[in-house]
Amino acid sequence: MTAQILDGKATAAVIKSELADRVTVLREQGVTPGLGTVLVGQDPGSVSYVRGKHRDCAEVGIASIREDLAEDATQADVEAAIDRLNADPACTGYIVQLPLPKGIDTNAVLERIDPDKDADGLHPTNLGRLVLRTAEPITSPLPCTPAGILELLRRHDVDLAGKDVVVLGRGTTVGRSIGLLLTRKDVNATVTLTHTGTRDVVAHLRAADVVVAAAGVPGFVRAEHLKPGAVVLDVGVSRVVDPETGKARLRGDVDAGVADVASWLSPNPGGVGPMTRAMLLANVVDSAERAQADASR
Ligand SMILES: Nc1nc2c(c(=O)[nH]1)N[C@@H](CN(C=O)c1ccc(C(=O)N[C@@H](CCC(=O)O)C(=O)O)cc1)CN2
Repeated sequence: MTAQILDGKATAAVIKSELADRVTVLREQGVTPGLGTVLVGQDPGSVSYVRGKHRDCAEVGIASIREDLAEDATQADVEAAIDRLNADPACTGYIVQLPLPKGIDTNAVLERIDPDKDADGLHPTNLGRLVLRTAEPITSPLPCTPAGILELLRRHDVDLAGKDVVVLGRGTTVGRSIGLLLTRKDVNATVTLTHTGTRDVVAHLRAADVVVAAAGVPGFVRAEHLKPGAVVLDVGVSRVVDPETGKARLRGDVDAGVADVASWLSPNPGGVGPMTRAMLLANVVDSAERAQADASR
């Protein structure tokens, strides 16, 4: 078996073009959505992700606002940047790039974001809405990577109803929230969240219909761990040094051999990453449309 590709790059391009049309309508109504970013320090990965977010904004007509802070920024500096974005009418939604440097209290920062401007869907109010609404439509922002995974599967007609999904990793941006989305009544998957304290991860993998690999361990998921025909989403990203060239390169959680046993596989790069970016834009456009609808009531 050779897995079919869950093409995040192509799917994100389609979504971006749909969003560009919606932004045109908003602009005709006098509303320009604006994405703000808070970047603390110069971690090369974070710098590049934030740059990508602003490039995406330009592509679809969303305005950009940047708060770039030094590596030695204090908690008060970060919170002041948040307060500026909360108060700025040009900023309709914003994100704080994670991870934050050591010494910054991430939860306190996330909780200070105005929930109506939370473009990452990581404010406790928005995560709480996801907890409470099992069947009702969700009109608040969803965490971008979980929403991107769901959208990627939907747009490739991969049905999750009744499927056993195993998630590797309990991080803030993926593992802790994806189960809330996949167990909603309109998806109806069964989700097991595994982590570094799980006794036998491989036993869980062997039973899974769908694997969401977000552990950040390069090549962790191998063909022999999987049920033939499993659907595999490679989310984890690690920087590894290539012993031949001595150069650092990005590597996902999924070994290349998995393509021989999986029915569907998201490549990394080119799978979930571009969908994460597209869902961020979707959150910004959704919230600008909601604000516009409220204003014209
Ligand atoms: N505030 C947030 N911080 C972080 C998030 C997040 O959703 N919100 N997720 C990740 C980083 N991230 C976005 O911020 C992100 C990671 C990867 C990609 C992506 O498109 N990757 C490409 C490959 C990139 C490359 O080659 O350098 C791909 O997968 O094709 C986009 C966004 C942690 N922090």
